[in-house]
Amino acid sequence: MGLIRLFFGALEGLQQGLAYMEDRSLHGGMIKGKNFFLPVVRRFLSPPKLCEVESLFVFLRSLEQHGFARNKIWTIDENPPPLSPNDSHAKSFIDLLLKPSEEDLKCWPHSFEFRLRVSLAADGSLALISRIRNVNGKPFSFSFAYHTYLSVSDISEVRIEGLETLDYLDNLCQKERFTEQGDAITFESEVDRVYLSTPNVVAVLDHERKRTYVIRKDGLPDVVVWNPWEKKSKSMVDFGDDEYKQMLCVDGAVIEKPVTLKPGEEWTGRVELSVVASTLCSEQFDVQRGMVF
Ligand SMILES: O=P(O)(O)OC[C@H]1O[C@H](O)[C@H](O)[C@@H](O)[C@@H]1O
Repeated sequence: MGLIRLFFGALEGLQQGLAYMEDRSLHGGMIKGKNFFLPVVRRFLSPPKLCEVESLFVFLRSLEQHGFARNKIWTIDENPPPLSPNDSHAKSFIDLLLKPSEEDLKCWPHSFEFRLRVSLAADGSLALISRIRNVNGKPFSFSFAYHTYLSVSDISEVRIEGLETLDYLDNLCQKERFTEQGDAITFESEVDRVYLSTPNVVAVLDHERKRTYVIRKDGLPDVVVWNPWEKKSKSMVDFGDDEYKQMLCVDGAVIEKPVTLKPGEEWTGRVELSVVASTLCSEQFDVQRGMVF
């Protein structure tokens, strides 16, 4: 756990107004009592409580569900490259690196470097920027998703805006393709879907708390929406029976069309999570225009 503590400890020292309150092994396939890895189930409190994020996982096809990246030990880059103009709002950041070990290469024989930059802005918004590079060797393909768990007051009071009328693959129906109706998405049973070709801004409105998560993304055309609901929650060993009521995963992802990198090429996928009062929401983003941050 030392690496993660150090990682968040560093951010905590730099970032005022945002406190990381506790480790959380609520869900996070990665924790699951095994050797941990990077991301990280964390509760972000800022008064008011912002969000609960289990970040990132990469799934590289033909491997364990959601791939191996989340189960590895990452290192901290002590001399990271500076912030780019795109990230100039960030106040503090840290870069984590994942490179394959000899053992990893036996399972997935591709030479890659994965750099995850986690940055925080003064207003508490959190950006996760992943860069995956084909260092050398043959082309390879992968799919990717951030596994962002949003803390909600009551799943029955939440709706997602920005995914209306889109096609999705339903993981509960053998990935069959359906088209979403015109209304915002609400929840009354288990949902496990991959929305395709989504806009770069999606909003999760929490009526009870009168606040909205604004998810801005780039390089991540798909969005996974997941809530296990009651029955599945009970069958998951690392998930409390009732925890489905206060969470919702809305994950920026690349799933339908995996990324292929030739030698020397690099891919970037970024997501920024921020919270605004619901009354401000419509002034903050425009789903139709699909802002890129
Ligand atoms: O328990 P995990 O391996 O973290 O996965 C939890 C869930 O993550 C995603 O959202 C998938 O779409 C689900 O099918 C999966 O059950």
